[in-house]
Amino acid sequence: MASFGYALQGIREALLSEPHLRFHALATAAVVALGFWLRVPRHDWALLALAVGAVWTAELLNTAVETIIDLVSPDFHPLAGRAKDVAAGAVLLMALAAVVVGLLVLGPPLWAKALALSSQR
Ligand SMILES: Nc1ncnc2c1ncn2[C@@H]1O[C@H](COP(=O)(O)OP(=O)(O)OP(=O)(O)O)[C@@H](O)[C@H]1O
Repeated sequence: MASFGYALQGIREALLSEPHLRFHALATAAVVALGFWLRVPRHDWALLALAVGAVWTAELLNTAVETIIDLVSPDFHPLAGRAKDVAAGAVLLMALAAVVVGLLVLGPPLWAKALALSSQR
């Protein structure tokens, strides 16, 4: 039970220190709101949950990698830079994949909703 508290504390500290994570929080809220508004089916919720969770996981691991590197290599070192760049690359790849999932899942119903709203006018 204590380890659950430490995990929440880690997420809280990462949220306070990383502007990227605050952006992910906003994006997550937007995806959830859109999902409810568009009434996406259950299996689409599963895809969205996996995509959102994977981005958060990649960003938190990236934050952990950066923190460890700042601890063990506060001075400039090419290997430290490479490790940070590789970890950032993992976040970038996962974020791009999540955008693709979001477009595939939310795009068609959003388009249908926009057409329906415009035909009502
Ligand atoms: N100790 C270091 N040695 C060599 N290069 C480093 C070192 N620290 C950072 N860098 C280089 O600077 C870049 C930015 O590092 P920084 O620690 O600011 O991370 P960041 O990408 O700005 O993280 P975030 O914006 O998520 O806080 C790294 O990707 C790396 O290329």
